[in-house]
Amino acid sequence: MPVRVGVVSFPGSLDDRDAARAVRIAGAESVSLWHADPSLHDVDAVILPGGFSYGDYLRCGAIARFSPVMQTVVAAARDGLPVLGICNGFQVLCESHLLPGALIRNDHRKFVCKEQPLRIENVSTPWTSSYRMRQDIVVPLKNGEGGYIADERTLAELEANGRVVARYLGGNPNGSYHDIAGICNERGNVVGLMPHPEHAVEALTGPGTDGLGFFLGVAGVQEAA
Ligand SMILES: NC(=O)CC[C@H](N)C(=O)O
Repeated sequence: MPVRVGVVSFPGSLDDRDAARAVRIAGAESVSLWHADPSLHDVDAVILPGGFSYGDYLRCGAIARFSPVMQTVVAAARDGLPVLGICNGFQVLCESHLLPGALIRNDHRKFVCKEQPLRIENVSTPWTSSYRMRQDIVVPLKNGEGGYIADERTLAELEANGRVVARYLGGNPNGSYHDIAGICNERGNVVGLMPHPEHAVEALTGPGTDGLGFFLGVAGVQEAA
């Protein structure tokens, strides 16, 4: 039986279909979850995709946090369900307090869209287990509010406990503290990532297939392509 990975669609989600496709390419089954339906339909893991949930009014992710599906996702994540928030999904996870800190406007105040080198620094989460420690990958980055901030104590705790999952390489694209591109919760089951691995899973469209590892990891496949 393939692993069942739920992909949530909020009004304004943009990358839910690409996330579902990446799940299928990795050999898992994708299950569509709807923001207004609190049921997770017995999935084994959940992805909160990129986009502009509820138009990203107020702050990115601030309204999505109160959606019916998020009430269940928060409870399940606290019980250990693997959850990956990509870009807007990362913003939703911070707003939901499943992850510490916040994402604010890029320091240069422009939307950024580029191929971004990253270093994977934690391979013990369900989402990163198919990567090698300190593996360098390239995946797209595209957002307006990608600056990761947190207080000094939180940053020290993230660093001391290996909770920085991915770090920007080759220059900081948005002013994120400590060049942080992704973090996980204490238990490691909840991962937030600002760049988009789901857009780098097929050689035909590229850029490369470095992003596939996030989906192979949760699908239970050990070796990244
Ligand atoms: N690609 C995205 O998910 C964008 C997230 C968010 N709307 C931002 O611009 O920061």
